Amino acid sequence: MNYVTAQNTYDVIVIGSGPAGRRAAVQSAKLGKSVLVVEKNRRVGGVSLHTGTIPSKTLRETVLNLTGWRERGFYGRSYRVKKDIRAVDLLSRQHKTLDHEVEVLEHQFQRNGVTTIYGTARFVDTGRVEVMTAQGSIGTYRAERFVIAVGTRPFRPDYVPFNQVTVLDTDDIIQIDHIPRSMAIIGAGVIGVEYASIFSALDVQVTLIEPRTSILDFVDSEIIAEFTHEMRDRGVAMRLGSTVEQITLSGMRPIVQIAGGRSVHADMLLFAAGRVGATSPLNLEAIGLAVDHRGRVTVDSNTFQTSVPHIYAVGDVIGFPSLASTSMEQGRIAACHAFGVPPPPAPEYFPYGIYAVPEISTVGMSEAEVAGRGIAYECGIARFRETSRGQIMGIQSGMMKMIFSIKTGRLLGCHILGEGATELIHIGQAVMNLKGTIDFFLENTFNYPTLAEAYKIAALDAWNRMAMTSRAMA
Ligand SMILES: Cc1cc2nc3c(=O)[nH]c(=O)nc-3n(C[C@H](O)[C@H](O)[C@H](O)COP(=O)(O)OP(=O)(O)OC[C@H]3O[C@@H](n4cnc5c(N)ncnc54)[C@H](O)[C@@H]3O)c2cc1C
Ligand SMILES: NC(=O)c1ccc[n+]([C@@H]2O[C@H](COP(=O)([O-])OP(=O)(O)OC[C@H]3O[C@@H](n4cnc5c(N)ncnc54)[C@H](O)[C@@H]3O)[C@@H](O)[C@H]2O)c1
Repeated sequence: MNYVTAQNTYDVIVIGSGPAGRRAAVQSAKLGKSVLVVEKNRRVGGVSLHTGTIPSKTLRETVLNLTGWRERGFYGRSYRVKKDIRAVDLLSRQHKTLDHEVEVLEHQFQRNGVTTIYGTARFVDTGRVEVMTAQGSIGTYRAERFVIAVGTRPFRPDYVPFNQVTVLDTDDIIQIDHIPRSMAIIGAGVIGVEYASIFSALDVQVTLIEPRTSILDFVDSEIIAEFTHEMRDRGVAMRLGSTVEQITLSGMRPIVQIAGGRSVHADMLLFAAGRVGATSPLNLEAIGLAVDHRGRVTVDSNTFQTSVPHIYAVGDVIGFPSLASTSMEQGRIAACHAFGVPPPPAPEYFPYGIYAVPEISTVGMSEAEVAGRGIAYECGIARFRETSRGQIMGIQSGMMKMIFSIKTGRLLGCHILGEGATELIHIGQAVMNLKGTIDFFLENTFNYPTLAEAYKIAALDAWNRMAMTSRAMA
């Protein structure tokens, strides 16, 4: 066995180079600290870059472009840019995007003097980690502080006959070598819903199977009702309240047996029932840290310290919200705290973007939450087809819903379904975090023609209703 003989003492060791580890490392380096990043994969970037966020969003964009999805409002449902779309067409854009992103990240580490080693880290004690490379060499590294940013891996229970060809987990799916004619997806969380809608846009016959009777419960139910309607309208079979009893293979074809007697036969099965913290190789027992049933670590939600104060944990390994965006912020906050620099307080509301087809994005409270808190409120709705930009783009669906406090006029929640939702949401987010009111939307002039005009339309709708309410109460 070879032993690595490079510098072995650092101010901080960051385990994992996904969004959380990357930000923790760069922030520490900006504070003048010596930083070692340990990465188990061959390349830096994490799940976000290699199997999660970026590949799935690149796939989505490629599908929308090649299918001509965005133009179908004008040219009809049968319109296609490329008639015969193959897996290779989907993958070529992925490789280019990923290579570019890895290069940017490597350069960022280099510029900031962050050292990277490739290997799997495990704690020896609260001051040392041992790193084993793919070739089997082992090195021991010391630091005053550690940041655990190891992320997650797909949940792969024993009863699923994964074979990486017709039965896949959510890391395998971005490597498919053919596009199936039919696909069963188990789990209607964010990943399941995104892939269901993306493959359905490719004309794959999709069946989405979910044990709960509703989906994406953290999003306003009116938006989800509209989204579900659109999915069903274009032929996605949504089997909600369906518990999977057994998964078998007939040759290579998966068969999903659902409790109650129904079964789903498909060319391909995607198992998307959540993810588990990648903590098992870390030997956390050696430092006295426990994990929950899904391998996640508990932290102080303000500082991201674990129960061992100089060891932090950030990103997906600590659980909700498990977003690349929030993971980056957590990494930065942890690094600042570790080196005594007070980070600005995290904003009250962060947006959630679901890159389904169509997109969903949400910030702040849902109508059910507002009602549950007993706040007097009014909603305003705008349909994208009411905007001139929507007409120009041939958009037939898409909506925005804003919720305002009647007493203060404050924007409490903003929920968008449709083209550009994940970009548009930031206007609502800014107003909300700056404690803005309905007046902002009523008084300001928006570019025309834009989809952002929907903000004006929705605010006017809410204002009209508020006026009616106050007249009724007078
Ligand atoms: C299909 C999919 C789509 C997604 N889409 C979005 C999206 O659109 N928007 C969004 O905000 N979020 C999205 N996410 C979530 C996002 O990818 C995660 O929130 C983000 O990657 C978490 O970052 P992280 O740094 O915590 O962990 P990761 O990105 O998982 O990185 C962890 C890194 O640690 C390394 N590692 C693990 N164990 C060790 C060890 N023992 N030693 C050394 N290295 C180790 C891993 O190899 C990995 O590189 C998506 C996730 C998936 C799966
Ligand atoms: N656009 C985005 O921001 C984005 C996109 C994808 C993923 N992510 C993140 O990645 C994380 C993982 O996403 P996910 O969709 O895999 O997980 P999830 O936990 O959100 O959803 C898993 C779904 O599978 C169902 N399920 C659980 N166990 C099951 C079982 N045994 N059989 C059948 N169904 C079962 C659950 O009811 C749930 O609906 C999420 O926390 C999410 O935040 C974010």
